[in-house]
Amino acid sequence: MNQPENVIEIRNLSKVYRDFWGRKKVQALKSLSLDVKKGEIFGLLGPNGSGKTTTMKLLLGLLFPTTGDVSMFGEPASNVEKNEKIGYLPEESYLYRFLNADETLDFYGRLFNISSDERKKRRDALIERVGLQHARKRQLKEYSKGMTRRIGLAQALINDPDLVLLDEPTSGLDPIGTRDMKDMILDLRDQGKTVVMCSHLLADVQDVCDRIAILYGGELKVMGRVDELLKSKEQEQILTSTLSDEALNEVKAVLVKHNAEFISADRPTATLEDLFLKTVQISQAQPGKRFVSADDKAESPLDNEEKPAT
Ligand SMILES: Nc1ncnc2c1ncn2[C@@H]1O[C@H](COP(=O)(O)OP(=O)(O)OP(=O)(O)O)[C@@H](O)[C@H]1O
Repeated sequence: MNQPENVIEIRNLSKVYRDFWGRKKVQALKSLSLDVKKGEIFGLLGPNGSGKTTTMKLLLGLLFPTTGDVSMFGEPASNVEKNEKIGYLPEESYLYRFLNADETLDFYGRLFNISSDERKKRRDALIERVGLQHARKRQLKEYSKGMTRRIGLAQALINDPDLVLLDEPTSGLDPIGTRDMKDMILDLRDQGKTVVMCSHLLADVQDVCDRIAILYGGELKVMGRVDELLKSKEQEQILTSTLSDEALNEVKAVLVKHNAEFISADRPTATLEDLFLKTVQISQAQPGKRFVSADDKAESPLDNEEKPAT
């Protein structure tokens, strides 16, 4: 089977912020290498100050790397033409507060030189998709945080981008808004688009992301498929409809016959939050330790988990 092509390739990327005199202030990224494949939802995680926004800005060409290379769609990230294929939802909205939703999308559509008919078509479809039909004529200054996130996403999609960069897409949203946003992100993947998202809301990341990277102090600490990283490798989980005591006893007998130990009928699973916190804990205790492999078969920090006392 053909491997999906890489939309983003980051190689040995470092970024040093310097002060006015050119003196080194902060090393925000240290030799970061990662790929994002076409059609996947990739999550970039890490504690505050770990380098996520710096990575996003380097992808957008808003910053230049100190060393290393970023290529997107096979072109250097410094090539501004590639931005026509990218949609970006920043963490803070930079939209014009005195425009309404229709005017906002029309304005951004013009910036991309989209024809009048096509602008109208895309505007109507996006406003419906993000659920703002009822508020399309209201100025954005009257919008709630959730409505602002929705129009922000519509704006990021007006150029029908192949790659969508989302900074904290679900922050500040209520549970319904969060679910809608997650569904919209999953829809983007269904349409064949590639999504890279930064978020501190780990349950949301776990729900939608195919692969993740965890940064700590500007270094890549964990990378791999979410399901692989969180999966227990020593235990099996079988989900069934409710079993009678008799059926459960029969199942236990079958397990004994196959030299398997019956552990529990309702075993808890790890969460991405467990993985994240464990990564931070290990990164503090063992700065050189990494769990990164190119073939997605990385050992997970959770494999080091001490077994709970029984
Ligand atoms: N313009 C700048 N000048 C100097 N240092 C900066 C600048 N921007 C970011 N930094 C520093 O670089 C490091 C990485 O910051 P960055 O904003 O990329 O982290 P982050 O992971 O996005 O954090 P958060 O989760 O808080 O948004 C931090 O130590 C930050 O203080």
